[in-house]
Amino acid sequence: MSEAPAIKVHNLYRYFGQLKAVNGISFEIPHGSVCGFVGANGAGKTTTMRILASLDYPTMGVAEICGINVVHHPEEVRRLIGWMPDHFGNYEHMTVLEYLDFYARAFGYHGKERKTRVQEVMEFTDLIPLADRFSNKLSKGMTQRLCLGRALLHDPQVLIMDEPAAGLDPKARVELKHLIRVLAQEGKTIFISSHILSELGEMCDSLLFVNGGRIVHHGDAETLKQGTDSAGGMLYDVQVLGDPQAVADWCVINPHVEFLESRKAGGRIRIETTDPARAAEVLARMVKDGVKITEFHKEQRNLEDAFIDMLGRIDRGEVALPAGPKQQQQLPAFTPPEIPN
Ligand SMILES: Nc1ncnc2c1ncn2[C@@H]1O[C@H](COP(=O)(O)OP(=O)(O)OP(=O)(O)O)[C@@H](O)[C@H]1O
Repeated sequence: MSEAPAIKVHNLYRYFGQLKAVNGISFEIPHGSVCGFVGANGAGKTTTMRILASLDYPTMGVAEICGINVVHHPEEVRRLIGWMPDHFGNYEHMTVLEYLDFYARAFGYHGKERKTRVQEVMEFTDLIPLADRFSNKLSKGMTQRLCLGRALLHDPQVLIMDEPAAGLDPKARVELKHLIRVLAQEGKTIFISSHILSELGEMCDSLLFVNGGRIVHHGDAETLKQGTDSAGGMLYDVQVLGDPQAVADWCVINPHVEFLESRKAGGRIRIETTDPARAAEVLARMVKDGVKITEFHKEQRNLEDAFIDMLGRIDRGEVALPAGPKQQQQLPAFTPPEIPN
């Protein structure tokens, strides 16, 4: 396995005229990890993914798959990646089996090996019962499984999936999530965009938030879900035996702890730190001072709230983003790819 990360993007820009679809993003995704790509409509996800899939050229910057530059060596990159676009066309009057067989030929498989490969992919994506169905007459969930099957035919190391769960019903989403988990367990690197943040949180090792063509956060879902507020404090729910007012009274005389609101059997407090050791100290002090605590737990936010909170912090200038370009970059001369004879 190569030393280079599975995916590396460095100072990547893609302008469409005046529109800065991708505006200087950098990130790395290690081998064997699942990374969720999150952002509002028009944030630049598809554009970034298309560049990584060697289907578009960056205005400036570097994009690499396993250390191979996508602009300079698109053919090599295509051997390494499986690409699942957000919309994909299939052919009329072609069955599922014919469709996969056609692509297996295109990937250079012959004879018995081709048959075996198509069979393996159909088994994995549960398409065997649909082998003789016309590929343009499938449900959305079946179509996505076919698209995934096509992307897996050449056993790629890296999978780039643009909104694979869009439009799927809950059952089809669960099935897709299961397939993604199995692929991740096999050691594939998966870069997946979605608007369904809660689902991404469950299956991704890291989440990459993009907004207005810029990366605004790259970290694990658990950290984001921890109840850390925008000013860097932690929120706790404290429940007590006896008079719930005891929590509020205790906070008044203790610095760095703020009482936020009463709850049925206690209250919600804010501790002015993100260090869990300080929370343990607060708990110990409360117990020592005779507050009869029955529950003391950190609030978890859902990922949607975390994302909205992040955008708010950016608007308020509380999060430092990497400096953008001083002036609009000029598009370099467009070099069309070579078409083999
Ligand atoms: N070929 C193009 N020509 C002009 N503008 C484009 C082109 N492709 C994308 N854009 C614009 O670039 C911006 C980023 O688009 P992109 O599709 O990358 O966003 P996205 O994050 O994938 O959005 P969505 O979640 O809606 O799919 C949008 O404003 C879009 O209109």
